[in-house]
Amino acid sequence: MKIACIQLDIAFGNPETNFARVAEKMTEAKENGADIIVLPEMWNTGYALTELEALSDSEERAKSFIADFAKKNQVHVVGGSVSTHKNGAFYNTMHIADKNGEAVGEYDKAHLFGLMDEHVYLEAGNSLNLFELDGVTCGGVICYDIRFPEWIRAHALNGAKIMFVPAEWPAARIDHWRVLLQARAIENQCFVVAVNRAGSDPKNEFGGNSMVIAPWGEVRMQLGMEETIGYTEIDLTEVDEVRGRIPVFDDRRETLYKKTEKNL
Ligand SMILES: NC(=O)CCC(=O)C(=O)O
Repeated sequence: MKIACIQLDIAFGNPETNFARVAEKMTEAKENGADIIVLPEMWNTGYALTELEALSDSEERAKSFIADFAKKNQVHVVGGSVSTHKNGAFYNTMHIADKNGEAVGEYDKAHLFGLMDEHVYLEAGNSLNLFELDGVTCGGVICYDIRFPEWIRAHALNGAKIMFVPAEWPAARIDHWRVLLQARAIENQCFVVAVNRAGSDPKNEFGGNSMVIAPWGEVRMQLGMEETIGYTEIDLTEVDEVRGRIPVFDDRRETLYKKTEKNL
């Protein structure tokens, strides 16, 4: 499986430019042999949160755009996330289409990031994000979600062998990004494919450093800060091999992990 990570420099508050640039970059990734294309977080608008009424995706444009591209090019697309307007609220939403153009997943970011005002403008989602690509169970979470190990664990316990993580993670905390992603891969014995954006917006400089990490924790791909596309091949048999080597999932003691008055 060849994975293409599109580390895009997102145009702030400019969906037209961003749709055109994503189309161009996905075409390049397909021409370079990608089986799965992964986009960053909020790629349609960036964090133009005060302009969501006018700019966010209210008619599933991104969902159709991703599915159409996937079908036409016979490639799976993990569509990062876009700002959406649905059911009377705004969300940070991931769309996933398989290579037949089927919409196989839709996820609203579950943990809203206060430092970037998400809690002021967005509603949180409440559901896991599990989907299948070529018969492989995958999971997808968004950016700040990686600070909640139990959330990624919930996906792994439900069979995820690859976790996709689109992000807009600032350069100021890029050390946290690298360490958290590597920990999530090691503790869940799964591949982590994390795609951050490049460039800056009025409030933040973003850190790039998109990464692909193997189930044993090795960093198989790591980009710099600039806009680019990174490619890696992954072999899913590594997941079972690592899970066999140290049987973390069998050794869990679920009953010990609940907070109780007595143990405080
Ligand atoms: N877009 C985000 O969720 C950013 C999360 C972040 O920067 C963090 O430190 O966590």
